[in-house]
Amino acid sequence: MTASAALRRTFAPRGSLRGTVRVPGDKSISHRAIMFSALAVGESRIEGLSDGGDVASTAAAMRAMGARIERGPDGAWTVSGAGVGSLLQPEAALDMGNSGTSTRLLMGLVASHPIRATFVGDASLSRRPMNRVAVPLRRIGARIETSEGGRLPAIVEGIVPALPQSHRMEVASAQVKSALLLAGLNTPGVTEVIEPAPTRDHSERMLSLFGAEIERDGPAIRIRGEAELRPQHVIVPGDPSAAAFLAVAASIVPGSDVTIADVGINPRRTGLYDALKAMGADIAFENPRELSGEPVADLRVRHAALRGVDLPPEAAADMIDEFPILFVAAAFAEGTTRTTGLAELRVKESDRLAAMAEGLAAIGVRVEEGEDGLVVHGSGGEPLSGGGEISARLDHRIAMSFAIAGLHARKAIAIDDMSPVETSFPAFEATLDSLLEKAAA
Ligand SMILES: O=C(O)C1=C[C@@H](OP(=O)(O)O)[C@@H](O)[C@H](O)C1
Ligand SMILES: C=C(OP(=O)(O)O)C(=O)O
Repeated sequence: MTASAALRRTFAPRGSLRGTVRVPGDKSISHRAIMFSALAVGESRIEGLSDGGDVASTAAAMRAMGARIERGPDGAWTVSGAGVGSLLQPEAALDMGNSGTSTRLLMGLVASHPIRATFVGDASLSRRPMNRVAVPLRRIGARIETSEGGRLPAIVEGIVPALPQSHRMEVASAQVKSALLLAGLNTPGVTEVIEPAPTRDHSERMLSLFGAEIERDGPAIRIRGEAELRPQHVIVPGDPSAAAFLAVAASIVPGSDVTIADVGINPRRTGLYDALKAMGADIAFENPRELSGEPVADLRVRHAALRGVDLPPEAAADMIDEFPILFVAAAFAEGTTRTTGLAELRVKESDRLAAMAEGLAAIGVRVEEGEDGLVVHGSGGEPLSGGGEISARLDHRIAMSFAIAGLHARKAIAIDDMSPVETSFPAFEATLDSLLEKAAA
């Protein structure tokens, strides 16, 4: 993938945030909507698909393996597939860009089809561990060659497995779980995956919507293979991981009152909101309802005084992508926030513990970096001293987190490169602008 030019930006206070906005469609659900539609026989319609680069990587890969995927004039997508087992061998390497979810889920899918695919990614993705999927997928009979240390580029040569497996996962990871369930889709018999701790269940919910036989039994999930998926009309809820940045912005900037409409509130995704509420945030889930098998609500967030909390390691899975912005909220709280059990944050788009510790220190926050967590001492609601230059490290969530910190700082915060934000929330700055302009009007 060709790296886009760095986009240096500065963020400074512009008053309070007010009004109602929407965020992009949930990224996790969007990946799955494209994949499962492409594996159903016939035409599915997807509304509210994420417009970020990560989901575009999934769509490009599924097209390269035979699916027809088109965006209509109304913004909805139509996806036509030829069924589980029908994937074609891609002619060129599959470029996964910056997206771990695309890579790991598609490695699982290719592993149980008689095709060969090469997976490549950008500099960030090429540093991330792939053995967590390569090792169990070799057990089903796939040949997988990774680069040194279990990294990309990787070649997956799949087969239709003869027998189903029971997989006991070593890391609590929805990507690993989903990769193994996807491999199970084209395996005769019942594949079982046992989770060490519950992780986001979007694959299970959506596979069931598409007509697969899938059930949960305690920590085990079982899927019957040789599944026939039926095309669906999927409505993707707004992404709670994108809404998180706006929710924290509204919580820390005095005078703010923001509503984020149509946000997914799957309990495996709302850990940040629970943590913020425990810190004293004013957050209401209004008008709760269900869309395509996923719970949704409008989130109303008003400024409130925050206090530090101790977050137990069990809290991690339900807010795994939200720690960068949680640390920003902690920087404005009264008192200290302590976190542990976050070793997984070191293998995301960047080492998020190191990136946040370094960046927070550069803008005047007292922070201690431990092996698997941070301790953040808050300002008690006072603006941060700010200044400094933040390195986004090719990580959208680091870039957006420090942009929000800049909205309540004495000196503007500079971020060396906002371009990674395109992967998940292309309209991030425009959305912030609209909330700040409404407040100024
Ligand atoms: O399954 C998914 O869609 C995701 C799972 C999580 O990764 P892990 O499975 O590595 O925890 C999360 O960090 C990622 O953004 C999306
Ligand atoms: C970790 C993330 O995504 P992925 O693993 O798909 O790159 C993220 O979006 O924060």
